[in-house]
Amino acid sequence: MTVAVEVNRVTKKIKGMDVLHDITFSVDKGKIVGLVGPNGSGKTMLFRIIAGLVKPTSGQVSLFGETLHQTISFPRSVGIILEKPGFLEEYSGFNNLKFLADIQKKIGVEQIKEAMTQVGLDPEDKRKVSAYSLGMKQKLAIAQAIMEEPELILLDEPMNGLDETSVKVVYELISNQQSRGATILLTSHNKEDIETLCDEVYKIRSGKIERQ
Ligand SMILES: Nc1ncnc2c1ncn2[C@@H]1O[C@H](COP(=O)(O)OP(=O)(O)OP(=O)(O)O)[C@@H](O)[C@H]1O
Repeated sequence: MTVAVEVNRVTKKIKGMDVLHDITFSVDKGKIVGLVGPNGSGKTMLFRIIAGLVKPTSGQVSLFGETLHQTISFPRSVGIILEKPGFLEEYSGFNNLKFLADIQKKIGVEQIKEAMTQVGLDPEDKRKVSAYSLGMKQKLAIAQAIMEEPELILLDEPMNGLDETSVKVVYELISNQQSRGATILLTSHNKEDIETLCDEVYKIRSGKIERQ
């Protein structure tokens, strides 16, 4: 079994406080792992660290055997949504994704359109993102996280703002990503999301982790 994510004794201190304290856990390739815990417990910070966006104060994160900030500076293949998706408000949803896809140049127009269609957005919709509803922005964020078919997908509250039908669509989409071999970490305050989707669940409380 390949280990996709290995978090080894990670501590993050901010202004003298342990936001994360001695976190150790690992995720096998192809699993969906849920992180639950109260507001402010450190879930988003852990995602930022796993994505290579924030350096831990101590400890290491390895992704598919490569250690962040040592062997690699950034994860090779990661899709991420964090709590507040940042898009260019004056551009259409499609143009936002095109702009991001052009950075890596891994995918073309067809794959962008496919990702948008999968989440239930119309790639031909010319409206600016500023005219999108909260749920539409969330769908765009999910499309962006999956469009390049990354090996690792980090979804922080992916169902935020989604109606019941859209939640079911996203459940299926996440399962499909697992079926193609992706490893997925997700946070949710909704029990049903966790129970439906996750193979394993960890709880973060006051910066400490425990297996559920
Ligand atoms: N840049 C920062 N400066 C100071 N404190 C921070 C910073 N970023 C996060 N924190 C603190 O770290 C703690 C963990 O925050 P985090 O956003 O990871 O929580 P969370 O588990 O994702 O919460 P939620 O369920 O509300 O999304 C909080 O106490 C927060 O105030």
